[in-house]
Amino acid sequence: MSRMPKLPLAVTMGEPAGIGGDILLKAWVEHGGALPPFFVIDEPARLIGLARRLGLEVPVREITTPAEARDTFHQALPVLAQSLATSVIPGSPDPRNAPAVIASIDRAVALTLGGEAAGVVTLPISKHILHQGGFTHPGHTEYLAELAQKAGHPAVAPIMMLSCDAVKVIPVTVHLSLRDAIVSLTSEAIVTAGRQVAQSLRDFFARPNPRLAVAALNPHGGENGDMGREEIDIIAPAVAQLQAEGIDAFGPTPADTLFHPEARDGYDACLCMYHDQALIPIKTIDFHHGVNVTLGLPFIRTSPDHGTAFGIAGSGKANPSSFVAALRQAAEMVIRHERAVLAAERAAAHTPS
Ligand SMILES: NC(=O)C1=CN([C@@H]2O[C@H](COP(=O)(O)OP(=O)(O)OC[C@H]3O[C@@H](n4cnc5c(N)ncnc54)[C@H](O)[C@@H]3O)[C@@H](O)[C@H]2O)C=CC1
Ligand SMILES: NCC(=O)COP(=O)(O)O
Repeated sequence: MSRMPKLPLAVTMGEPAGIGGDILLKAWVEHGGALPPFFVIDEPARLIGLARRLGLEVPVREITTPAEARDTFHQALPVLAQSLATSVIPGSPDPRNAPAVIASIDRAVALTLGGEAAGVVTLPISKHILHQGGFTHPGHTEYLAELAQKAGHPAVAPIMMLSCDAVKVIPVTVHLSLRDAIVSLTSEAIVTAGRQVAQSLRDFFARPNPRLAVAALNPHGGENGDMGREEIDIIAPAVAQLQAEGIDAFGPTPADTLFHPEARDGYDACLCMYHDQALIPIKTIDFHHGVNVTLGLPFIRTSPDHGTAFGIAGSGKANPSSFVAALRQAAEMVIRHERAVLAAERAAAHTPS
């Protein structure tokens, strides 16, 4: 990437007993100069200890404002200090650290909305550990939307999209049991997701005329109602609505034949009806370069596609590529947004009042 955002990206701590710190340190060592500058909100001492454990030479420098990060980044890893309640054992999460994990997310969002950071890149949290610590949200996606709403953006409807070069997938229902996902599926949710995805593909992914595939829910697309009516009652009307709005959408299409290479050539993004229908294909096709992007927020947020991987935390085995892709994706989205704002300002300046 030749151009970099004007401001640094804010990276959250994630679950400190997971692989977040490992991939953060590895990314800085392996790609430092080629990465968009960022700072992390974490406890400096624990990152120093983790670097030592992993045998990585990472000078950690505590900063007090994001503005210091850009100059610091190429010599040392800039860290905005967030203290933890108790010491971290890789692979053994402790809910007492949940408030620090949440505070790191809160601060990253506040700094981004406050114009001090370019966007938010989150490291993986353990939803279960945060829930034990009192967190009531299913995941980042929903929590980030609530933070945006509290900050004065009431209409925020977050949409999860996972993206790699080969495919983009959107789970229309997200963090629900499969039973609840099926019951809660509505035409409105599909249309809302389709509209947001089409707009975001135009704004951030250079797809001026995005083509959206819409997956069926049931085997064989419901076999004309013999194997379920959701296609007839819910999904087809949503596709028709999207088409009526000028969006190039097609479906419902049986999901089992939507993800082979020739099928993927036929669309820019695929709306899927539940979490695993979307995430199994992308994680199978390109686990190490998938990026989770939250669309519809008033700020840019990306994340690696994987989780905390407790089994390999602190071992040096974690692959940082998805995190690196998340940083690059966030930076690219920030730059596209900056260009669009500039173009709009120029257009306004040339419009007679
Ligand atoms: N954005 C986020 O905060 C996310 C958080 N999670 C959370 O992560 C926790 C664990 O979830 P799992 O389903 O076990 O998925 P996981 O992604 O943590 O692990 C699945 C498998 O992939 C491996 N793996 C994951 N990332 C890797 C990497 N960078 N390099 C090498 N191997 C890697 C793990 O060792 C494990 O074998 C859950 O609590 C879940 O909620 C899961 C996905 C996203
Ligand atoms: N499987 C994706 C995932 O769980 C990420 O959720 P979020 O924390 O980004 O909302």
